[in-house]
Amino acid sequence: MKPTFIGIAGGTGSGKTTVAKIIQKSLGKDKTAIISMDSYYKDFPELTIEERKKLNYDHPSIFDIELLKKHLEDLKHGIPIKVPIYSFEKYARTGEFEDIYPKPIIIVEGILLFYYDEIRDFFSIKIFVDTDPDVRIIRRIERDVLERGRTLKSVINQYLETVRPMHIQFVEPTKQFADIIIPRGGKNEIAMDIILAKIKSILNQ
Ligand SMILES: Nc1ncnc2c1ncn2[C@@H]1O[C@H](COP(=O)(O)OP(=O)(O)O)[C@@H](O)[C@H]1O
Ligand SMILES: Nc1ccn([C@@H]2O[C@H](COP(=O)(O)O)[C@@H](O)[C@H]2O)c(=O)n1
Repeated sequence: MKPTFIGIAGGTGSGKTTVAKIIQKSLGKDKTAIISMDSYYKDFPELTIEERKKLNYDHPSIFDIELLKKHLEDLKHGIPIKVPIYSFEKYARTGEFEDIYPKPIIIVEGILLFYYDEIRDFFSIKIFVDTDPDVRIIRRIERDVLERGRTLKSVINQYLETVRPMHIQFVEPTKQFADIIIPRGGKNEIAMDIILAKIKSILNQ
């Protein structure tokens, strides 16, 4: 059985991971795998950490799209993949990997997932999680300070200098490629029920 790929895009803090986990919880881990685009940030071993901190992590060129494409091709053909584990604290790959095995449903989530033609074409269902920017920045501050080793000042500066302008220029326009736009994200129970019913019907075909 060829896997069905489901893409979840949307701004930072919109709730992409939450939506992916709700789908996985409903269908079970034996039927689903989740891949985060965050694992495909390019590595810059030639730069110091201070130099890496200054990079623009919201521009389409910062992702290793060739590796992501190869991994999706492999899963499509039933081949397990080794996903690099990324450290937001070190702004670099850790050198460790997570083994992901082919499953009937492969969920991929990331801010710029629908930006690249060659990646977009994998997805049978394209979901855009649409959450207001004020809510997203509040969530981002909380998460980056608690989980990603950032200071309040650094989150605010990064948001104003790169995250916000890149969102407007590159992320928001990819909403046009979505099949479904979920306002407010994973707590939108009606939207989640509709999406889950569609995925279950694909699984039962
Ligand atoms: N609908 C929601 N209501 C309240 N909090 C939410 C909701 N969706 C996500 N969150 C919280 O917001 C934060 C960011 O959500 P996450 O799913 O990681 O977003 P993303 O993957 O788009 O960056 C997390 O702490 C998560 O628990
Ligand atoms: N070293 C890095 C790499 C990425 N980011 C930020 O992560 C955001 C995307 O992740 P979400 O889970 O929020 O979708 C993106 O907006 C980057 O700015 C970072 O801060 N540092």
